[in-house]
Amino acid sequence: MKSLSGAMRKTIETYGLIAEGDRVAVGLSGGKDSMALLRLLKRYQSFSPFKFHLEALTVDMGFNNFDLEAAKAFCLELDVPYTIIKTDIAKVVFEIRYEKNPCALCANMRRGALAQAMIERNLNVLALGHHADDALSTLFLNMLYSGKMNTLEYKSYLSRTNIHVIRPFLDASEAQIVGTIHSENIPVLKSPCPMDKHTKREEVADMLKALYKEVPNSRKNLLTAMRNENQCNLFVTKALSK
Ligand SMILES: Nc1ncnc2c1ncn2[C@@H]1O[C@H](COP(=O)(O)OP(=O)(O)OP(=O)(O)O)[C@@H](O)[C@H]1O
Repeated sequence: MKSLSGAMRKTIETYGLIAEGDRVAVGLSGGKDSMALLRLLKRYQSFSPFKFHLEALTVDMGFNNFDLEAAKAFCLELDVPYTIIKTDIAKVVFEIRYEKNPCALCANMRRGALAQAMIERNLNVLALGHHADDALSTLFLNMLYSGKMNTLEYKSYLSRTNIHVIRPFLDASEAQIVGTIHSENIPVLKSPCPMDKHTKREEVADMLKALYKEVPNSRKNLLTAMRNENQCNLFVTKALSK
């Protein structure tokens, strides 16, 4: 199996995720994926074929028990500039709006806060820690709950803010990230969110894990299916009208 670092490098270079002169911000939640991404992007910066600037941004949602000391220390150790964006998103979501679907509003507000901070700091690329297992969960989440065949993209452009969102771990597995966290002793922060481990996304991820145990090679085949545009045969009604 390719190393996490090798998989990330191949994804960045195959899909042109970073270009010369880019000013890249890692969205640092403190979770395992974004902490590993920051470490590997910092290392990649030293041998990458193009020069780019790297920073880390954390949106502090305003939960009382969110301790960011380990993230601060990690950025200091890596010599990566670090900004914490203070917000009251938790209060808005849980105390003012009593949202039935708190994750959607929270993610929306978080994106807004990140974009604002990026504009202020003249950063043009936002790197997120999503991996291949997130892409599979997202695909099933969208199919099961929204009737859409849609998943995460390697690179997308937010025209209103002129920001490119990139996902350098999209060809890597969650297991590879967990392995790197352990082998490189990367700190991971505890999520302060009351929804942590209780989301629909987690439910779908658990369902997929059960399926992988039940059906041999199913994870590998689902990953192939997700990328296999030539073998995609859906009920496209436009074709019928010809
Ligand atoms: N509070 C935050 N501040 C900055 N970026 C964030 C924050 N929360 C999430 N992100 C970014 O969005 C990505 C996806 O978010 P998600 O909520 O799935 O991550 P997570 O499970 O909290 O943590 P991680 O993906 O880092 O393990 C993260 O990998 C990270 O890059």
